[in-house]
Amino acid sequence: MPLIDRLREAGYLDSSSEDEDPKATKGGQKGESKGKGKGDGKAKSMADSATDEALTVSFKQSATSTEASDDGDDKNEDEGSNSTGSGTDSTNKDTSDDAIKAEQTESETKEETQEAESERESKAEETTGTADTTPETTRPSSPYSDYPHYQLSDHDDGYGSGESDMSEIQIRNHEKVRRVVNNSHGYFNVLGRADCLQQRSAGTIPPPHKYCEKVTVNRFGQVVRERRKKKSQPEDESEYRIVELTYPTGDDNAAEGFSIWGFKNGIRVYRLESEFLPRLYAQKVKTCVGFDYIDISAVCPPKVVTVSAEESAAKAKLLSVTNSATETLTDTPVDMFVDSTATSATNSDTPIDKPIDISTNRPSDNDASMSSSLQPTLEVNDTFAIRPSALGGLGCFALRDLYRGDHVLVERPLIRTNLLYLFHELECLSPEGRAQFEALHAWHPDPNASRAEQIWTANTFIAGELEGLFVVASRFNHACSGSPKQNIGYRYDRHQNVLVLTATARILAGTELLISYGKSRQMLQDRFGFECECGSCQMGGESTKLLTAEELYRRMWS
Ligand SMILES: C[S@@+](CC[C@H](N)C(=O)[O-])C[C@H]1O[C@@H](n2cnc3c(N)ncnc32)[C@H](O)[C@@H]1O
Repeated sequence: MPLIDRLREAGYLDSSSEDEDPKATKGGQKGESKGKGKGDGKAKSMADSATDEALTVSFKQSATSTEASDDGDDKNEDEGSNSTGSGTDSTNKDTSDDAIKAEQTESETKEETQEAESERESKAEETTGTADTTPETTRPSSPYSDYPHYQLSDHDDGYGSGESDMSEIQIRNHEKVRRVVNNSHGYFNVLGRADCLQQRSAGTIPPPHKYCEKVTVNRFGQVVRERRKKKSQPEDESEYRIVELTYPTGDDNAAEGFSIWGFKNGIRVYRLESEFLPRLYAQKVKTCVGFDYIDISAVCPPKVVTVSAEESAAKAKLLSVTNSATETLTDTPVDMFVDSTATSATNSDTPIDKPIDISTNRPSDNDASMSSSLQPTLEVNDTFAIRPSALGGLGCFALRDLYRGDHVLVERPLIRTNLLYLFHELECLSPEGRAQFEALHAWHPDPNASRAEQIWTANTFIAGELEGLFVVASRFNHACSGSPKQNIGYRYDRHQNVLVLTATARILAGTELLISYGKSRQMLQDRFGFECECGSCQMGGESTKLLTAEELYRRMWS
């Protein structure tokens, strides 16, 4: 039997519910135009694509646990939870008591049949042990991998493909729960169930209602209250909620978002799931909704923007950066590219006025000395390679002759924040991002500092009013400004949110590329734990007092 029919039979899809439940159809503000009329088709496409039994089972599992929830969102449910029978409107008693009863009986019978069937099915699932058979490898990565993970859809419609990437599954009208599979990962992660259990046992979360109630107007114009006993009451059922958000962005495509909230480690987590939502709106939601933590990893996965060759060529036409001999760093906005076209400049004083190209050649591909953990990091160019340095750890080395004004690296931050929000930001990182972070050099003047703080302190650059962690730029070692060894300058471009590293002198292939972290030997010692021996740095000056990363950096680069 096709999945769609099985879902319907089991009561997980209710075609009448959209009309009856204004809240549930609210998403139709947008979803209707996109999804209406395709609701069935979408479900069908799910059914069609559901060749894998595990998909069906895990969906059911999700639906079962979801539908059992009573999160208090539904006023109707709450109101009716204490009544003992159907609450027919008393003013119209004489006309249609019988009809109402008949309807109710019919509805209850139907409900019971569905419940019985569904129970049978879930028992069968338990017995056969299929409920958790979704192979781990097929599951998309998630920062919440410690929580149950339900794969709802295995078809990959890709990002932003309009209608096709949105599936709506309404799970029982009286539950008013909507599931929107609207991210490229196609996963649904139920948050915080274990924590909810804990909180409930601690008495901080009210127990779920045993009944829910649906209020409708029947064909005689009477208000009918249908009270239903909830199907099953698994203990961990209710403390998450799927909601939808609509943002008045003025841009239709960006105006919709879907999210889930729940608890994680006792913290209310609001997980935004729409790819359409920019980070800005996530922040707005955070402010408006007042949640403790907004998980935006599904919305804004940290990623490096790679410009395609065509895009690059088009941009190169529009954008040409001119660097004068005296001004090595330009204010011209830059894109995420690396300049690899400077091959024939004759000396460092030659003004550079050339189009910017992008190179996607990674030195790491050919460079055996490069740590394998670095290879997948970023779109590194053919200008330099990261290798072990005589100064300590790794460093960046010119792969070819460079000229003053050459852009060596343009990089977006993996994280841009301040210490206060560092840990939240870390939680938002993808596993790959987290691995990139963890691979960085770590040092902190306070031996009790966490590793995250050590990494943050040892690597961040000032990025506007915040600090930014740039995975590749972090590998550049230091030479004091004024020292002949310092050959790279940098600036943060706040418009593009990129750090731009530029050659400040003629650099021969093989030379280590060095930026200046500051000029005080004491500060370098306090802040980075190394003694600079360049000879150009100043001896005394800075206090040895432990400063925050922000304070330290402010002193260094303000
Ligand atoms: C931002 S990291 C630079 C990359 C680092 N070498 C690595 O392996 O990732 C800063 C650290 O590099 C080392 N370092 C950078 N410049 C140095 C220098 N001139 N002399 C000695 N150590 C240096 C210090 O350990 C410093 O804390």
